[in-house]
Amino acid sequence: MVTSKVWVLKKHFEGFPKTSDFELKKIELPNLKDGELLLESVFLSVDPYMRPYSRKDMKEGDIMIGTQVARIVESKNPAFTVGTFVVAGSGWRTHFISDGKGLQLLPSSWPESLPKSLALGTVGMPGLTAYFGLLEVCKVKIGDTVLVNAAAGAVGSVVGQLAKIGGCKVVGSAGSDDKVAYLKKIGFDEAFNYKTVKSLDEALRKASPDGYDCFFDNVGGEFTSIAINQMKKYGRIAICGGISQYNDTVPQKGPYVQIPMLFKELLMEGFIVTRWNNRWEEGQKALLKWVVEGKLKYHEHVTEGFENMPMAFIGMLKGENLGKAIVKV
Ligand SMILES: NC(=O)C1=CN([C@@H]2O[C@H](COP(=O)(O)OP(=O)(O)OC[C@H]3O[C@@H](n4cnc5c(N)ncnc54)[C@H](OP(=O)(O)O)[C@@H]3O)[C@@H](O)[C@H]2O)C=CC1
Ligand SMILES: CCCCCCC/C=C/C=O
Repeated sequence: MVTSKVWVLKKHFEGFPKTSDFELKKIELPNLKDGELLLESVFLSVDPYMRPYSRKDMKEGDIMIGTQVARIVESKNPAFTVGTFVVAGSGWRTHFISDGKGLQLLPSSWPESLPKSLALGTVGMPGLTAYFGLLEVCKVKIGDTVLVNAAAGAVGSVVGQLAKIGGCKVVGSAGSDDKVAYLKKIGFDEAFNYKTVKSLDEALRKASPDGYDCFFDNVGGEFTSIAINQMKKYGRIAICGGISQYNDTVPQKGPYVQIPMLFKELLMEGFIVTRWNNRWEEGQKALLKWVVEGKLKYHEHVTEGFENMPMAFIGMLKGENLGKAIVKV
C-alpha cells in the first residue's frame, strides 16, 4: 500500500492566496489493476493559471490542479516501463495511479545532461506558449520590435529569446534589477524594472522611440493601458495573461482600448496554448533543439520539498521567481 500526499484547496482564494487556503492530506492508494501504473512526482509546476482556474474549475476540497514530471515506479501496463519519466496533469500529489491516458513521454532526443524539469518550463507548456503566441498570434517577422512584460519569467524569458532568434529587437520589463540584469545577459536589447522607473510611458518610449510592432502581454491592467499607446500602426498584441488582475477582488476599470485600437488599426487576440495541442511535438522539438544548441537559455527557481508547494505558488505570484518556478519533491 502506498500513501500519497496531496494538497487540497481548502478555501477558495479571496484576493492574494494564503497558505491557510491549502490543506495537506494523505491518501492511501489501492493496489494496481491490470492496465494501470503507479507514478511518483519528481518535479511539480506552480503556474499563474492555477489562480484563475481554481475559481473557474475547482470547488473547495478538490486537489489542486497542476502538472508534474513523474517517474513510473510500478507498471501493470505493457506500454509503460518502470523507470520511464513522463509529464502528467495529476495535480499536487506525490504519488498517483494512471491508466496511461494523457501521459506524455519526454521527447526521445532528451539529453541525459538536461534537467527533466525543463519539460514543465522552457521545453514544456510555458515554452510552447511563447512559441505559438509569437508565431501564430504576434506573427513576428524579421525587423519587428517586440515588447514583453513579466519578461524574466517562464513564458516571457522564452518569448524574448525566440524573438531574438527570429531577428527582432526585443524590449522586456521585469520587477527587479537582478531580473533586468538577467534579461540583458540572455540577449534582450533593452530591459527595465517597471517597479522603479519614474514613468512607464517614458521607459517604453526610451527603449523604443519608434514604438512597437508586437506586444506579448503577460500582465494586463495598467501596463497594457500605457503600452497600447506606443504600438505602431497595424501593431499586433497577443493577450497571453493578465497576472496583474488575477488577485483583484474588485475588477479594475479602464482606460479602455478602443481609441488606440481604432486609430492605430491594431490587432489584439487572446489565446490559450492548448489551441495548438495537435502541434505540441513540433514546438517541443524546436525548443529542445534551441536549448541543446545553447541558443535558448533557461533558469529555474527551484523550491525543495512537496510540503512547500503553497509557499512556492504564492512566491511565484509575488514575483520571487527568476525563470520557471518549480518544486522538487
Ligand atoms: N495563454 C496561455 O495559454 C498561457 C498564459 N500564461 C500567462 O503568462 C503569464 C506568465 O506566466 P509564467 O511565465 O508561467 O509566470 P512567470 O514565471 O512569469 O511568473 C509570474 C511573474 O509575474 C510577474 N507578476 C506578478 N504580479 C505582477 C503584477 N501585478 N504586475 C506585473 N507583473 C507581475 C512576476 O514577475 P515580476 O517580478 O516581473 O513582477 C512573476 O514572477 C501569466 O499571466 C500566465 O497566466 C502562462 C501559460 C499559458
Ligand atoms: C497542461 C496544462 C495546460 C494549462 C493551460 C494553461 C492556460 C493558461 C492560461 C493562463 O495562464
